[in-house]
Amino acid sequence: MTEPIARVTGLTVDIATRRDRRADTVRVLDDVDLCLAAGSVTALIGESGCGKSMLAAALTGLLPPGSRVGGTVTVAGETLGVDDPRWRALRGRHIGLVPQSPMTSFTPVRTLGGQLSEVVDVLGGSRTPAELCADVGLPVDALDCYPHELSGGMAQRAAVAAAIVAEPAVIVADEPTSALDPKRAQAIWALLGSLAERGAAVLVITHDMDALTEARVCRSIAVMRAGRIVAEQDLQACAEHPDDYVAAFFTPIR
Ligand SMILES: Nc1ncnc2c1ncn2[C@@H]1O[C@H](COP(=O)(O)OP(=O)(O)OP(=O)(O)O)[C@@H](O)[C@H]1O
Repeated sequence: MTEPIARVTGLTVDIATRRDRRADTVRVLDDVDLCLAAGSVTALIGESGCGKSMLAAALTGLLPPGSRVGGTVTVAGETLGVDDPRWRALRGRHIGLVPQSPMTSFTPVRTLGGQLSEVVDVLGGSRTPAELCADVGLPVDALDCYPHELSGGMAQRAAVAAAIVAEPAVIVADEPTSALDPKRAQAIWALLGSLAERGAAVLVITHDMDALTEARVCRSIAVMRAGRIVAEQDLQACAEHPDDYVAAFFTPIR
């Protein structure tokens, strides 16, 4: 395997909560190891609440304030703590996040073009908003639209365009095909696959097993349960896994 450009090792995360009006903590990640290599797509799957978005947050320096973290998170050669100020310089430039709700990740009162221009300026991107649109298969007139005027598929593409402005080496996409029809879901998978072909390490969190299976772009699939990764293998091996929890994700419902 090529040298990973993002890696978590023995990652344990406890986040602060309040229960019965008393401060408490809940363990959301438990001894997680994951490596993301250049040029590959990894899928992260698992039941709701098992910790997938928390792992994405740990990889992008966005864990809730006050989280207690054990183990290490290394991105682009830097090992960073939870409140590490270096995250600001890494996010967008070395690691791009396609958030779970792309429609709400843009401000509603400005056009997509204005917002992409600002991201290009801030990150010093070399491509114009029009070139970014071409890159992700968005019609250029989408730049004149306000976020609420974009379809779900267009908003997903716009969120990918914003995430790749500075050509980050790592891209984390949190449920990028939720609420998309199968054709548009395949187009998003193809787009993420093409980013990996151009050298990025891509992590895709998904519940959309049909789209994942059809896309066939994942080198490996990491399966989470209760904050732990319980399997990480290719599609075929996961589907034939002896653990019913893992195999059930790949069993068609009859
Ligand atoms: N800000 C928060 N404060 C306290 N607990 C949280 C917070 N965010 C998430 N959690 C808890 O952390 C655990 C993991 O949540 P996470 O969002 O990572 O799950 P997930 O696997 O992404 O779920 P889904 O597939 O439903 O999006 C859950 O028990 C959740 O209730």
